Amino acid sequence: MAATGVRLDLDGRPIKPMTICMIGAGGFIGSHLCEKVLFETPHKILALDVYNDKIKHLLEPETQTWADRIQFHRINIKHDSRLEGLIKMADLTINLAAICTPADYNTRPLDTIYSNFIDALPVVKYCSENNKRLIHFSTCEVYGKTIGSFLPKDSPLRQDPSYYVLNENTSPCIFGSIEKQRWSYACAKQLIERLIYAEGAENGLEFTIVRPFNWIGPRMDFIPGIDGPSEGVPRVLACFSNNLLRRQPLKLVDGGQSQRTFVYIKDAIEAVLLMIENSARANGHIFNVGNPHNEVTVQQLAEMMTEVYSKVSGEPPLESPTIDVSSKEFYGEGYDDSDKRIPDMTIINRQLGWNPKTSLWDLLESTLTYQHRTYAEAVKQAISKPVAN
Ligand SMILES: NC(=O)c1ccc[n+]([C@@H]2O[C@H](COP(=O)([O-])OP(=O)(O)OC[C@H]3O[C@@H](n4cnc5c(N)ncnc54)[C@H](O)[C@@H]3O)[C@@H](O)[C@H]2O)c1
Ligand SMILES: O=c1ccn([C@@H]2O[C@H](COP(=O)(O)OP(=O)(O)O[C@H]3OC[C@](O)(CO)[C@H]3O)[C@@H](O)[C@H]2O)c(=O)[nH]1
Repeated sequence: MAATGVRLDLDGRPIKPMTICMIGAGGFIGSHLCEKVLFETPHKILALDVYNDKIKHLLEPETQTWADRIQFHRINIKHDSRLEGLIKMADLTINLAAICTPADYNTRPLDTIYSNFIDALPVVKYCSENNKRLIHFSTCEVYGKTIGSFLPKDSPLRQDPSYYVLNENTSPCIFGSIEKQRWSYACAKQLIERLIYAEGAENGLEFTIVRPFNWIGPRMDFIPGIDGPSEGVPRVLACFSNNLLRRQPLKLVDGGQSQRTFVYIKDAIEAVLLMIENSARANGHIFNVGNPHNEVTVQQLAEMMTEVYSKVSGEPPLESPTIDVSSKEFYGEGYDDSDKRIPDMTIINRQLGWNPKTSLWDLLESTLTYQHRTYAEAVKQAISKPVAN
């Protein structure tokens, strides 16, 4: 399945096969990126992570044609002396490793800051010192809240895109107060972005920073009590999938009025591959990667997921499919939220010609089909087990 023949970049130049050191390769995005690289390119992957469950299918069948192009290294980058050697062996490092579930930001702020800033420091340093290219995964959360959210509710300026569309070069980063520990993640991500940018400016580090806007799809996070802790709180796609699988109402935090734009993981991975293979166009840039056309409130997302799940599972929706819950009850003290996230696509369009393709309905249909096939039976069994008293 690996690509044969000469692959050309966007400027018509042949793409040389490369070795990629992918840190966090065993996660949601990493697993899709590994598949893309192995199935469609001749590149090699040094896959680093503490877990490999989501890429087992790529590691186990040693007879597969790609088997000699992926090597898994079980490494915690917090403390492992092999890290520099692996970065040196590669042409490009992609750093995906992070704590990136909002339920952790206010309840485990130290782990969140260490993971997103301190632990990423050696990666940046080794890339810079060894003249290796770095693609670093940041987040759309660095924008925080929109300027428009501070206007009076009835202000006509709220309809003006310049008050809410998020642009890499012109939008400010607006976080809440320090006691709102939700922002520990965004702030750590912002500081590592600034450090990478400074390494580029002062020491010539070749870098690209990716700001994902709610990428969703199969293998995202976990279903509590099935392949993750019963009390764990994953991101919204997995929370709502869990509720649907268990036939429980979907919980709308503070009424579910926050807005998000969701992009299908497979569309977003196309953008990352363009960055990997077009270094001259991607180096020195920060890219928003999202789908501005897939905007919904969280309440609308819940309604759409309920309808799609009913279609793919054949089960009728609940009579009351959603329930309101306060953010304090759901996430605890110190939670806060981004009000609205629409990515400006000008820069990624100009540099890489990338556009997302998949509608929200279509991406939910394929994702919920996957969730149903993967989890419905296990959930049924878990529910039917007698509870020990
Ligand atoms: N999915 C999204 O929509 C989204 C949005 C914004 C930002 N991001 C960023 O993209 C990156 C990947 O996100 P994801 O959704 O795939 O998350 P994920 O949690 O599925 O993947 C992260 C991976 O990093 C690994 N990891 C964490 N700490 C590590 C360490 N110390 N050593 C080795 N491995 C470690 C984890 O085991 C996990 O497999 C993160 O940096 C995240 O902040 C993702
Ligand atoms: O059961 C639930 C779970 C969540 N919500 C609300 O949904 C909104 C989105 O939540 P989520 O996808 O968990 O996370 P965020 O979009 O807020 O943050 C992520 O964005 C990118 C990333 O950096 C990495 O993925 C991460 O920080 C939110 O408003 C929740 O309150 C709900 O109503 N019910």
